[in-house]
Amino acid sequence: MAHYARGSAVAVIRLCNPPVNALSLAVLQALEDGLKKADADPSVKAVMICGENGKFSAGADIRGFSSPERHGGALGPIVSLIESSEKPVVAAIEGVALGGGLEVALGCHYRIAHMKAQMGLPEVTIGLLPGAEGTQRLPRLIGVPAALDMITTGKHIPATEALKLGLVDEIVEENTIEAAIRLANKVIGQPLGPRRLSLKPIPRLPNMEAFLREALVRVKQQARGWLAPELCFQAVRAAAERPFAAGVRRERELLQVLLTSGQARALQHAFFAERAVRRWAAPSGASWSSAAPQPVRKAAVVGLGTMGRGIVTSLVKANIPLVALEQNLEYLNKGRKAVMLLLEREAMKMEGGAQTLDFHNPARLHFTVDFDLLRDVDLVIEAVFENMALKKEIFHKLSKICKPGALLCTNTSALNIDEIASATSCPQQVIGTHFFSPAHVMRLLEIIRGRHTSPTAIATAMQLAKALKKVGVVVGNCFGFVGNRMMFPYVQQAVFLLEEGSRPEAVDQVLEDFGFKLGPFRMSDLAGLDVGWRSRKDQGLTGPSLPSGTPARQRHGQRYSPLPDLLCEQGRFGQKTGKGWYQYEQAGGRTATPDPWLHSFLSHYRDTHHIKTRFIDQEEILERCLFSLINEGFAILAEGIASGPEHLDVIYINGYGWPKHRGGPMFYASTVGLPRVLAKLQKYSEVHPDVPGLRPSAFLKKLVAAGNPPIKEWMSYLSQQSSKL
Ligand SMILES: CCCCCCC[C@H](O)CC(=O)SCCNC(=O)CCNC(=O)[C@H](O)C(C)(C)COP(=O)([O-])OP(=O)([O-])OC[C@H]1O[C@@H](n2cnc3c(N)ncnc32)[C@H](O)[C@@H]1OP(=O)([O-])[O-]
Repeated sequence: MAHYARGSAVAVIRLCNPPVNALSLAVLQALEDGLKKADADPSVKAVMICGENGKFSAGADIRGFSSPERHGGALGPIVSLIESSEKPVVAAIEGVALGGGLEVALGCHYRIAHMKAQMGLPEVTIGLLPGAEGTQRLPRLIGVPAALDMITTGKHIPATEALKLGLVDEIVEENTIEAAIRLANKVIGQPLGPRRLSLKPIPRLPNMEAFLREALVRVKQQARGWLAPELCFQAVRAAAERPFAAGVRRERELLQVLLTSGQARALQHAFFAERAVRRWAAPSGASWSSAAPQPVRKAAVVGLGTMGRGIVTSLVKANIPLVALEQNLEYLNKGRKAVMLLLEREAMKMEGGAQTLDFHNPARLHFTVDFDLLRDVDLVIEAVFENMALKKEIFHKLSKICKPGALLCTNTSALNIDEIASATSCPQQVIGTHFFSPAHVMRLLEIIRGRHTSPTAIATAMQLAKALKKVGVVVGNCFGFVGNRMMFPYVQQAVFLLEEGSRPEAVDQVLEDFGFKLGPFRMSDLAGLDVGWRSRKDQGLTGPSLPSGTPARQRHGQRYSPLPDLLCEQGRFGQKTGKGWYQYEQAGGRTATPDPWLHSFLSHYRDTHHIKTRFIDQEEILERCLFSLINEGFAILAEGIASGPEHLDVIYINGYGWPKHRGGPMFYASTVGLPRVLAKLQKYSEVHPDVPGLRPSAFLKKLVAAGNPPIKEWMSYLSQQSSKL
């Protein structure tokens, strides 16, 4: 709704739709009514538009885009109505003015914002474009380059930057509403023509044509199959090249393309999925709504290897006082140097720099080898080497030293949380926090609850994720948890495809064309092939503990490829050694080039094992890799390791480079259609009966038998008892 009130000469229209004043049909109707009332009332000389509860508006109601009447369409005419008003209209921007919210403000003749307000046109991030004439008004106000940047990236900008760009007329530290009313009174009677953005000419650039050409190349490069940035670009180009009305027509045409592209639905699914995972639930009945987090006033990180350094950086950025611990002075000094370098770089990116981060102050960040300094911390994150015996030793020590109630987190990508917790006297305080490398950059935090983990511990870990500006996803305890467990069959298929005749660059190309930032082989080279090798040796799948006489390409009666082990035996660990599935310019190099050595090695390998090579087409590469990953996802859901498909989607988008415009693996499966996924898995499984990853999960079969229900209904087909969360 929007509340209309008349003060002296200024009528106030307050957008009201908690929590973010989204522009639903009812709000738009009330806004229109308010404008008409103000227009008809001769005692009203000016209008001020603001939002309830300190927020202007977060834009059109995203939920409405999937409804048949798509109310967002009503917004453009209302923005025009505001602009054409004969009485000055002032926008008072507090909190956020995003998307359609900012478009409403652009229709106003004056904009005044609070210092702390944020503005942006984030439609691109949900697969759309600012379709209420925003692509036409913004470039007229702030120029094509700045508008293009805002519209194609969707970034939010602070009020201070908005002022510099000319997006707002004034910013205030105190009461924005009062300041806006003052401004409205002041401008009564002044000519409105120059304030109507649709009448303004586009600020010219000396080299507009060349600028647009280069900008398009940049936008396309960054989009990697994501349609909206390029269509946003086209809409802004229309503003630069056509009169306002023709530009608006073009904006509408382009919006229609996006609305029907499927990508908008996928991105909106991702938007709501990210919010849904905050509402975690455990089988005990505890949930986000009943469990309260403990405050974290001081934390500690144990281990300053690659992961520990990133985690320390992340905590310092979140302003959490911290003790960073290593086992000896040599490692401590090495770790400290690396952390300082990371923090210096982060500080340079921030306004206020090193002062904001304050990492030179030992009261904020203290490096030590003394475990005793962990006595008063509220939370410890252990980030040592992936070795069960070592982790158990550390947790035993922690449970003796730390104060009662301190949360003990382990950063592990696969190890059993319950076993680690068994080394302590407080298993209820032990929880897995799986960070992704680089930990100060990657948004995902997989939070693994063990059998005994308390609801308070989960709530605290989720709160920590929020403080670190990460997306926390609570999952159950199993080998590889959710992300890596789904990754195993995907990478396994990629390697099998090499055995059967493909090449790393062919497999990577298909998955990168699909939208992954890196295909499986480039990714393995980056992560280091030795990591998986060590884990396979620990599992007895390769190395000295493998019983003699084990067939080279079989383990426990299932197909196994020794290819990655053979590369490691040759010292090919990936980027770090300059050779892996690709070759690099040097050890630590980043540019992957196909390696003729590897090609002849593969031929030799196939000959040795009498494998008949065949041509493998792109469809088979894509389906075998993705459908085996998705299949594992269905098994994870059936076992109750994750509480819904959106959890898996959020994990893949934020931790594994899954293209967001495809909505996550489970959403993608729903768009392909579960009957097709099942049929393909059945087909591949018949050809490869010794590959369990291709055998369709019982849950997938159940959903197909139930008539391929929509993704929202999937979980209702599972019985409650199966939950291991
Ligand atoms: C024919 C069609 C014509 C189309 C014309 C185009 C018009 C226009 O250009 C299109 C738009 O405006 S597109 C819109 C462009 N705008 C955007 O893309 C902005 C999207 N929103 C955001 O970026 C963030 O929510 C904020 C930064 C606003 C707040 O962040 P925070 O403080 O961390 O809070 P939080 O947890 O994130 O949100 C709280 C609750 O509000 C919910 N909700 C939020 N916005 C919503 C919306 N627009 N709608 C509905 N709901 C929305 C959110 O789901 C959550 O609900 P839950 O049930 O509690 O889970």
